[in-house]
Amino acid sequence: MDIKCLLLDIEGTTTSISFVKDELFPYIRRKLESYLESNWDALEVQDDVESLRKQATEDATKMGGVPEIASSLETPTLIQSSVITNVNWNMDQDRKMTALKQLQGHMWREGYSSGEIQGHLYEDVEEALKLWTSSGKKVYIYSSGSVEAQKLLFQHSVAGNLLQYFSGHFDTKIGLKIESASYQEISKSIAVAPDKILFLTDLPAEAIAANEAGVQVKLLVRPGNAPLNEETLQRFGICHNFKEIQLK
Ligand SMILES: CSCCC(=O)C(=O)COP(=O)(O)O
Ligand SMILES: [Mg+2]
Repeated sequence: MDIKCLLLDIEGTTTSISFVKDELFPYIRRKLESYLESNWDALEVQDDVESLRKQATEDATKMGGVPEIASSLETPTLIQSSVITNVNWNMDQDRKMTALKQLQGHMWREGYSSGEIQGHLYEDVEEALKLWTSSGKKVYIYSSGSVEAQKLLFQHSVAGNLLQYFSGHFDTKIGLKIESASYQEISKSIAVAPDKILFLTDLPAEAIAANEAGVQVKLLVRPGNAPLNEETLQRFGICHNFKEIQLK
């Protein structure tokens, strides 16, 4: 494959889905109440709550059942309780919204630095990052997890701090991963033509969006990933690990 850079998804690609679902997300549910209580006056927390509030108000015009966040004029206890209901509801739907992902990234900071969480990476990831970067390829991350959450995962990973291998990080601030415009924006931002980018992901909807933007794609079949249907298998190449990826 003649490519200049790699664009990597995280969950289901570099990292197991079970790490995200069984460790990262439960951490948020477990700690949210005490995190809000202890950090309530921090500007970062107030910004996160405001972003969630705006998102909830916007969502309420488009769909039913979205738990709204109490007005900033209410008591902290009441607002915090509405934030907990809202965050749990959004996590139940596994929504990839920026406001939720920002808050999660801020909360995981403490979990990673205390050692309570360590970022999972498949065994082949570190070796591939070394090989690709030493042969002149640039490697970028594009994940629905916030840029801060991405950096924490690779900084505190089971293979140590791997941040040095990345030339940049993208999250949903550039657009959703299921929209082809996001890949065009990334291509512009890194000044690499779409057909010289190889995007690795586990999700067909992301593969289709990237492909529509002219980006090359391979789908990862990792343990625990959702099975791929025949149409997807016909359309995209698959690989089981990064060692199978041959680059020129
Ligand atoms: C890297 S942050 C933790 C994972 C996460 O919240 C997420 O949404 C991962 O989505 P991806 O786009 O990497 O599949
Ligand atoms: Mg993924």
